[in-house]
Amino acid sequence: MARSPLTSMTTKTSPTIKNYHKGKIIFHEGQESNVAYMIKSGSVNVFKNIDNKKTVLMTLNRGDIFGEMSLLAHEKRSASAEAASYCELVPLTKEIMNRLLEASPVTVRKIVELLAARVLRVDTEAVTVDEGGPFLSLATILDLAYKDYAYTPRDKKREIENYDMGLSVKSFTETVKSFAVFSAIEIDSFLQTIFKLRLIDIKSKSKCHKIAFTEKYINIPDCKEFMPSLRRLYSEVKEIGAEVEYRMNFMTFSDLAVRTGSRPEVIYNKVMKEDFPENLFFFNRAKALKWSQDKEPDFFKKFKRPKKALSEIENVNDLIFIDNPTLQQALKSFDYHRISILYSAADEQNKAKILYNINKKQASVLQSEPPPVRNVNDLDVLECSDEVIDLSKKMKGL
Ligand SMILES: Nc1ncnc2c1ncn2[C@@H]1O[C@@H]2COP(=O)(O)O[C@H]2[C@H]1O
Repeated sequence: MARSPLTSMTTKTSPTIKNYHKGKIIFHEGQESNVAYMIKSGSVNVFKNIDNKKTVLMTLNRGDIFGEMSLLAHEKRSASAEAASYCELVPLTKEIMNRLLEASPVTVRKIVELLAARVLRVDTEAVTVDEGGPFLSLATILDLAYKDYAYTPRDKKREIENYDMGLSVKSFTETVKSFAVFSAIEIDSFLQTIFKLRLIDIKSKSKCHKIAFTEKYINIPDCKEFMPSLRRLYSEVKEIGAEVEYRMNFMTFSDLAVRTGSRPEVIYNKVMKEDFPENLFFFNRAKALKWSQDKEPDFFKKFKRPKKALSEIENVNDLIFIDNPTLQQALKSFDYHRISILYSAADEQNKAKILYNINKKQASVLQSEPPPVRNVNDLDVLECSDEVIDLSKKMKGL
């Protein structure tokens, strides 16, 4: 979702801010449009009436933009919007949008990402209906990512490492992970399959001679025909689909947690502690479920952490091993924003530990307005946890 880099520019140049009370309609699907909006405060539901039932497509919050699709595509409103709570909206006229797009490559990128994500959602939903499943979802993402790569402006190409080699598999994998819940092995399996079908080329480049580490790059020889060919192949040669779906039958941590009545962090910890057999590492769906059925119900409810020494701790869920006075001292230099980053990535035990070691006011805000859950690999989380761990170690003379 496009976020606040626009804030300063729009508040300077936009017409008056519009207010809507909860439940008020902002616009209806099918209406003509001449304005998009950025949410200054509150939240907005984008919805469609499907079979006479209101279906909310997405709830948008402060900093999000909506109503841009019809404006950019010169179409009618693709969905309706209503205030999900009292909200203040900054109208973005066509003129402002154009000025923003010209002035800020970052904004252009954000809006393209936002459009891609929305188109993708719609496409994925359509795909689910005709049973394309994960295979066609991944193909759609690759199609979008490759077009984004292929249409990179000339001056930007120079900034992309090895641009001429093709779309980096690493960057594609990161894009997919940010959109959807596919694991690296599923993505790899998908790429191998379409490579064998000669729908893509994969080039390799050794990054470092000493370490056998190879960067791979995707090239789609016929970009226009890529999706139509895939769809044709998928429906005509059912065996290919069947094989792909079979190979993609993996579960994520969250999936397995739901199926076993556990929590993702417990599953994660069990894997790390090697409570899981290695051959289930990527959770082949059938095998993992069969294996989990033999376990005592309690097995998935708790995880006993082996105690770690201060010198061994390494991530946000190791904060539990730092003694309270040290952690309290270390967190004193953290502002609320960084504490909330740590808190959002911590598991329950570590959340309690953080709350105990920050001031009461911060703790009560964190509890009453919990920040959105973050991925433990999130760079911000890594940065913050590294800092608090380093500070704690320094205080202990390590
Ligand atoms: N699937 C979707 N997910 C999230 N937002 C959407 C989706 N479809 C449409 N929108 C937003 O809802 C708006 C409806 O009006 P527009 O078509 O102008 O622009 C649209 C987008 O901003």
